[in-house]
Amino acid sequence: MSRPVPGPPPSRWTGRRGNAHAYAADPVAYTARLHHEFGPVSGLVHGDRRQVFAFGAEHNRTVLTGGDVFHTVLEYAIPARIRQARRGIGLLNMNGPDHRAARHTVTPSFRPQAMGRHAAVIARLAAEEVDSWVPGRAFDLTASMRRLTLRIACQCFFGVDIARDADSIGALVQQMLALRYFATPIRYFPFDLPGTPYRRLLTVIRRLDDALASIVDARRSAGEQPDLLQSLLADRDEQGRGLSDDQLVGQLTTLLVAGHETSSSTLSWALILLSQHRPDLDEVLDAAAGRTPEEHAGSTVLDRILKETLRLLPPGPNTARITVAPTMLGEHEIPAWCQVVTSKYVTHRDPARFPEPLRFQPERWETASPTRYEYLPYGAGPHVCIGAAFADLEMKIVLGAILSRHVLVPVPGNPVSREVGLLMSPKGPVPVVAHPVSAVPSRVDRVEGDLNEMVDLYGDERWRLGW
Ligand code: HEM
Repeated sequence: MSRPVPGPPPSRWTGRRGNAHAYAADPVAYTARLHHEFGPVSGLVHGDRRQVFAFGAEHNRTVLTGGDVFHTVLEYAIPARIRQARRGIGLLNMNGPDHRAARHTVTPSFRPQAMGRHAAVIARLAAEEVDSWVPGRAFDLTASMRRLTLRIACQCFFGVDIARDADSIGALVQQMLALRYFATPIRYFPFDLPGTPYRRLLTVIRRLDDALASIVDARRSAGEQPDLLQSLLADRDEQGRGLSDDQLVGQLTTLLVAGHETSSSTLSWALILLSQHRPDLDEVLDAAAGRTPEEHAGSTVLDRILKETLRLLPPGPNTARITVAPTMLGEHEIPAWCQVVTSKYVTHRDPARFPEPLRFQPERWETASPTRYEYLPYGAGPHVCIGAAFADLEMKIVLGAILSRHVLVPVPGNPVSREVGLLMSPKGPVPVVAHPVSAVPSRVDRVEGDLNEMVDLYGDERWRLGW
């Protein structure tokens, strides 16, 4: 016997759309509120089974591993005209056998054995970025980390140095993430007219596709290089056909978006969190001093910092799927074509698994051993992050490169808050000043902003989205 799905009432004036709008405006706050008020399963609206939120490890397992029933949303949610405008689609837009086949092609480039050759490139590009900072002069941390991770991704995956174009390609990715496919004006006013967000999204998609197509063009005519793009170029199906340029561009766009914004946000958050936790910072400075990139990659201290950052501030706080057949979630019957949202943000704050869940405590990772559904910054199931080993290597080498030379301190008076679109990142700009490790300031100002809603930085009692 199915129980009705609990949830908040429809918005007073705008009904269900009002709730959808509130969710889109701040997915983290809305999701946390649903969890706090309605428990493990909640509707966007009371009794509504078109969009349901399922919290906790068991639901994560059901939804994320049940690929036959729970499909990725992107395949269905992208408006048809945007789909046609795009040259091709990537792994996150695919399901079933097509997804398995495409993933099979990409996987070898991401096996841990294939990672070793990237360490030197990552270290070189990180050193160049750090060299560009002038000690004592403020710069935007989020822009710097984005530029660096974008250059790393393009060099390691596609064999091209986009030093000159990093900012323009990065800006296109940012604009695409900001103008989400699901944003209300795009969903409800999908007309290609001057000045509309829909037109802006189409323009950004075309420009980004063109930028990537020119990379593919350049590489088709250049010699072979042992990288991801080469394995995609060489891929053949049973009839001996290779991927078309459009299919290649589709895969590359996903790899680029999934593969640089995630690590750049995590690096920015980690550096901000460290600036506010002096004992952890001192431990990292000790661990990083005078080490090689390979030693940074193997550092357990850096490992714990990143794990704790990804626990508190996962770049993908929510993961949605769409049911393609009726199913059950606990005691609730869920119809076909229901959007089911799982939340890492909520799961990672379970006090039974992570005591004092809102505190940044890297040392908890000396003993914590959550299951793969209790701690899942890289997801789980068929769409689990293909770049996890790469991201881990990249982030440790970059953090090591930075913290062996500088400590970054946020400039007072600039709130640190979240920006949540498809991904969650610090809302830019985040001005920081680099201090040489030999002259770390003895006192650092507290940061303001809604980071304080998500993390208990200073051990003070206050309402934090339900915790
Ligand atoms: C901090 C770094 C990263 C985090 C937290 C992260 C997180 C995730 C998560 C949660 C998913 C699953 C999404 C879903 O289930 O809908 C995912 C998928 C994916 N990630 Fe990552 N990611 C990171 C870095 C990277 C990097 C460096 C790459 C490099 C290419 C990458 C490429 C991908 C791709 C292609 C997918 C789609 C896989 C598929 O659909 O089969 N990610 N990532």
